[in-house]
Amino acid sequence: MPTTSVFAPAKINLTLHVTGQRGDGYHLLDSLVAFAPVGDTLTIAPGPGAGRGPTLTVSGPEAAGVPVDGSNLVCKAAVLAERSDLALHLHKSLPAASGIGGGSSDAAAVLRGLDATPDLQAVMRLGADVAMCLTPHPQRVQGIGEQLTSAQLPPLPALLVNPRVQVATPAVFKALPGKTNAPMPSQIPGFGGVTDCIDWLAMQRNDLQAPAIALAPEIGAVLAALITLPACRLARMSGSGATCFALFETEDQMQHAQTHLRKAHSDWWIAAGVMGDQSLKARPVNHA
Ligand SMILES: C[C@@](CO)(OP(=O)(O)O)[C@H](O)COP(=O)(O)OP(=O)(O)OC[C@H]1O[C@@H](n2ccc(N)nc2=O)[C@H](O)[C@@H]1O
Ligand SMILES: Nc1ncnc2c1ncn2[C@@H]1O[C@H](COP(=O)(O)OP(=O)(O)O)[C@@H](O)[C@H]1O
Repeated sequence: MPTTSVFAPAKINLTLHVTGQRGDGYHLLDSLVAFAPVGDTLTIAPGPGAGRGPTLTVSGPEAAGVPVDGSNLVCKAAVLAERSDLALHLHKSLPAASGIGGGSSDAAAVLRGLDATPDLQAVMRLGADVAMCLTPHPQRVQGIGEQLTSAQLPPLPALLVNPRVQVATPAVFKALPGKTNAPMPSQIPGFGGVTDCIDWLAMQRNDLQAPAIALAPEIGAVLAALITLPACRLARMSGSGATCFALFETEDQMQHAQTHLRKAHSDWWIAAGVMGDQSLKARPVNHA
C-alpha cells in the first residue's frame, strides 16, 4: 500500500447546548460545529505485519503527553478497521484534551485514510466526537454526538486560544448544575453573510462554559482577553474547554488581532484560520 497522509482538523463547537442526560450518564447535546484549517497530520504506512498491532510514533509541537501505545485513539481506530499491519505517525499540532477534538479527529483521519466504514455504534465507542469528525464540514450535532445534519455557514475568520490548562471532559459535565437546557431553534437560519451568522451565534450558548471556568479560571481570563481584541465580534469556549475561539468579520481583522494577542500572551497556544468546511483538505494524499 502507498504511504498516505490525512489532515485531522480541529473541531470547534460554535454552540453547545446540553439538553438532557441519558440513563447511562451520557449527555444529550445540540451543537453547531465547524472545522478549522488548523490540525494534526496522520501518516499511514505499511507496518511490521498482521497480528503485531499497529505501531505508532508521535512528533510535533503538541506531542508531549500524547499516548504512544494502544490507548491512542489512532491505534483503536486502526484496530476497529481490522488493520493491525500499519505503521502510523501522528504530527500533533493541536493541544490534547482541550475541547477541539484532537484525538477524535485523529481517529477519524485513520478511518478516512483507510476508506473504512465501520458501523456508527462502533465509531461512537471510540468517542462521542469521532462521527462528526468523519465529515469535517459545518454540521448540527444532536443525540450524544451521533445525529448529524449538514449546515450552511459562511466562512468564519477565527482565533483559537488555549491557556495551557487541561480540563477533564467528565469533570466539566459533572459540574454542570442543570442538565436540561433549551436546544437551539429547530431551524438554523440561512445566513446572508458573516455578520448575521455571528449575530445569531451570539444568541446561542455553550452550557459547559460556566462550569469549565469554575474548574479552571484561566478560561475566564482568555475570554476576557479575546472580547477586548480589536474587531472581535464573539468570544466563546469550544467543547468542554479549555480552548476558546474569537470570531471576526474579515481575515485582516483576524490577523491583526492575532498579532496583538501574541504580543500580550506569548505563553498561550494561539492559532488563526477561517473556519468552515475542511473536507477537501482532510482527504488522504498518497505518496508513491
Ligand atoms: C464535549 C464534547 C462536545 O463536542 O467535546 P470535547 O470537549 O471532548 O472536545 C464531546 O461531546 C465529548 O466527546 P468525546 O471527548 O469524544 O467523548 P467520549 O470520549 O465519548 O466521552 C468522554 C466523557 O465525556 C462525557 N460525555 C461525552 C459526550 C456526551 N455526549 N456526554 C457525556 O457525558 C462522559 O462523561 C464520557 O465518559
Ligand atoms: N491521538 C490523540 N491525540 C490526543 N489525545 C489522545 C489521542 N488519543 C488518545 N488521547 C487521549 O484522549 C484524551 C482527550 O484528548 P482530545 O481528543 O485531544 O481532547 P478533547 O476530547 O477534549 O477534544 C487525552 O487526555 C489523551 O490522553
